[in-house]
Amino acid sequence: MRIGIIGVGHVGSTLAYTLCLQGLADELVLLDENKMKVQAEYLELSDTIHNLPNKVVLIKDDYAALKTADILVFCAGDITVLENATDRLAELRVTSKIVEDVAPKIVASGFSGVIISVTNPCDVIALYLAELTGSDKRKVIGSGTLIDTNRLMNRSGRDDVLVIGEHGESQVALDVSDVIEKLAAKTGWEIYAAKQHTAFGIASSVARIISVLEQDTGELLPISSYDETAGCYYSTLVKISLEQGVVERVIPSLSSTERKRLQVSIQTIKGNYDRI
Ligand SMILES: NC(=O)c1ccc[n+]([C@@H]2O[C@H](COP(=O)([O-])OP(=O)(O)OC[C@H]3O[C@@H](n4cnc5c(N)ncnc54)[C@H](O)[C@@H]3O)[C@@H](O)[C@H]2O)c1
Repeated sequence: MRIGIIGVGHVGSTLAYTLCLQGLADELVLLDENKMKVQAEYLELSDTIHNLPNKVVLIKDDYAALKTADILVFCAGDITVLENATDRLAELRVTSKIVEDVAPKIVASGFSGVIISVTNPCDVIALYLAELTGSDKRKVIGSGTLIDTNRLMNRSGRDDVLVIGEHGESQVALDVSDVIEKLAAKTGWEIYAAKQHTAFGIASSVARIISVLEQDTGELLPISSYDETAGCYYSTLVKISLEQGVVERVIPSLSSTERKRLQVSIQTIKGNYDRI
């Protein structure tokens, strides 16, 4: 399995490390506009590989190597933008420009696998990346609310909870109290306040998506996919495969309030897309 990672910052480098440890990649293609950063991560990962039972071939700075990649994770960005912001949307101006830079390089590489988009605002960037690469939208997914669902599990002490809609402020937590929902939704900011980034939760979430793709388990995951009717990406339960990308989208049964909130979330995402 060849996996490409564009952007080896906090998220991308942690993901690369996670994929090595979990044996989910035979070959990793590391790409970043910051050449010193790629070289440093290449060296660190090279040191790591000797301690692992599985072999991983590392490739760096070579977009052409994406031609035979099965999966491409997009996590380029600039997390320092959030230093003066209170919303993931603040990143949009920067990250949309990064998509404009990177999309032609992905197209030129001849990549034809599944793209997992992580960069924020996650649902908006997933659509922009799909549009600018001209990809089949079923083969572009966003990491979406898998991480928010994990956070809600931690805050509620339940494992039957689910977050859908935007990976952002308008997300909809199903069947929990407002207090728990707000607490869970603030988790990312709480981690960010101390570390100025988040990485482990998202990297392991993306690794889980990759493992479902590789093992073709058919497991439903709360991730972001394209809704033809709404004309945007948002999270619901999704079944994925390496060959087809999104195989099935399942909207869970919703109360009338939850249904209205999901519509608000969809409109929020669409409104944000229009701001590009
Ligand atoms: N969806 C989620 O749940 C989730 C969770 C955490 C972080 N994120 C997002 O992931 C993104 C990355 O976060 P991070 O903390 O790793 O940021 P970071 O600033 O540490 O790293 C971003 C990397 O992208 C690289 N980059 C920038 N422009 C590029 C370009 N044109 N081509 C190639 N590489 C480029 C930078 O050099 C840098 O190494 C951010 O948008 C962040 O908000 C999303």
